[in-house]
Amino acid sequence: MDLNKWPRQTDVKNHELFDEQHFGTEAPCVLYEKRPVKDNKGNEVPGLYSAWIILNNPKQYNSYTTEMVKGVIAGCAKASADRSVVAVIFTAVGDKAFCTGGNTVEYAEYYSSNPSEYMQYMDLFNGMVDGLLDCKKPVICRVNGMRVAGGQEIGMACDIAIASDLAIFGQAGPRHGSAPVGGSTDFLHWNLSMENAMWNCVSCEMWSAYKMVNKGLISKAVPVLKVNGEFIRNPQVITDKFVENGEIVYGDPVTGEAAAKAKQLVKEAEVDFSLLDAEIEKLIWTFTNLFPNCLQMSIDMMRQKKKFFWDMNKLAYRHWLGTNMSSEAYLGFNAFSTKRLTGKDTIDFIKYRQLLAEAKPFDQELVDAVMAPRKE
Ligand SMILES: CC(C)(COP(=O)(O)OP(=O)(O)OC[C@H]1O[C@@H](n2cnc3c(N)ncnc32)[C@H](O)[C@@H]1OP(=O)(O)O)[C@@H](O)C(=O)NCCC(=O)NCCSC(=O)C1=CCCCC1=O
Repeated sequence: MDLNKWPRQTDVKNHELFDEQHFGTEAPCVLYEKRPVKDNKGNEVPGLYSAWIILNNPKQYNSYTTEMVKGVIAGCAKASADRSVVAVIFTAVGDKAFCTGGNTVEYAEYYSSNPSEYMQYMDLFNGMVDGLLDCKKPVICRVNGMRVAGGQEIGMACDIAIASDLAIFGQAGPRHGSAPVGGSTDFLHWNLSMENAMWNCVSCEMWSAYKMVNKGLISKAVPVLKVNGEFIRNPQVITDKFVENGEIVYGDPVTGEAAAKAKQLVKEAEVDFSLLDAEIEKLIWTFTNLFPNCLQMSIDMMRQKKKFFWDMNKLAYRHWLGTNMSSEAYLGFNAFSTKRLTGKDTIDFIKYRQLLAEAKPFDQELVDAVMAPRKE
C-alpha cells in the first residue's frame, strides 16, 4: 500500500481553540503546566507530558471564580489538542482544599438576586463539566484536600481520583442555598450505592478519604503527614480496624480525647505529597503504555454513562439555579459570605420553615427575620 500515492499536505495543523489568555500566575487564577512523563524508574520520557490544570485560589479553599471556570475549560481544550499530552492532572494549590465549589463571595455579592447573570455563569460552569467529560485525554483528579460542593462535582467529572488522606468529601448546597445539580445528583450514585449517594448529597456531611475509598467514590487515599521523617495515616480517621461492636467504623472520625490529640498531631506534622505524586506518576505511566486511541475510546464509552443523566438535565439545572439565586441562594450565600460580620454562617432554618408554614412571601421582612444580624 502506497499511502503517498496521491497529493498530501505536509504541514502539521494546529487544532487549539484557546491561547494562554485564561491562565494566570497570581491567585485567583488557573495555572496550566506541562510536566514530563516519568517512567517507572523515575526517568523523564522525552517528548511526552502530563498537562496540569491547577486551581489557584488557596485563601478561599480553591473555590473557582468566574474567570477560573474559563481557565478549566481552556485547560481541557488545550490538553485535548496537544499531541504530546498523555493525561490531564486536575488539582489545586496547597494542602487544604482541592476545591469547595463556586466562589461564595461572587455568589453573594454579584450573582444573588441576579438570575440572568447566574444563568450565563451556569453556561460556563456546564462548559467546565463538559470540558472535563469531553477531554480527549484521561483526566485524573489529584485530590490535594477537601473536595466539597461544586468541587466534588468537577472532581467527579474526572475519570479517576487519588486523594491525600486528609481530604474530605461532601456537598454544601442544601446548607448554603443551592442544590448539588452541577453534577453530583447525576454522578454520585454511579460510585456510591443509591442510599449512600442520597445521604452524601443532601446531608452536607463530610466523609473522609478512607471512607470514600471503601464506598467506591475514589481509587486511593494516600498518607501525606510525616512525623519524625515517617509517613503516618491521617490520625483523625479510624484506619486500623474495620468493625467495632458490629458496626463498620473504617474511615469514620475518631472521637473524644483521641480527636483532640489527632488534631494537634496534624497541626504539628510535616505535610509531604511525595507518595501522592508517586501514585499519580504510576497512573500516568500506565496510561503511557496503552494504545492512546483505544484507551480514549474506552474512557469515552465509560464516561457516556456519567453523561447520560448530566446531558439530559444540565440545561434545566441552568434555569433552576438562576431562578434560585433570587430566593434560597440569596439567603444562603449571603449568610455564609457575611459570617465574619454576623458570627453565623447559615440562616435560621427553623424560622425560615416557620415563616413558609405561614405562607409568608419572600420579602425584606422574611430576609431580616432569618438572617443573623450584624454583630455589635
Ligand atoms: C465546609 C467548608 C468547605 C470548610 O469549612 P472550614 O474548614 O470551617 O473552613 P472555613 O473557615 O469555612 O473556610 C476557610 C476560608 O475559605 C473561605 N471559603 C471556603 N469555601 C469558599 C468558597 N466556596 N468560596 C469563597 N470562599 C470560601 C471561607 O470563607 C474562609 O475564609 P475566611 O476569610 O473566613 O478565612 C466551608 O468552607 C464551606 O462550607 N464552604 C462553602 C462551600 C459552598 O457553599 N460552596 C458553594 C456551593 S454551590 C456550588 O458550588 C455550585 C456549583 C455549580 C452548580 C451550582 C452550585 O451551587
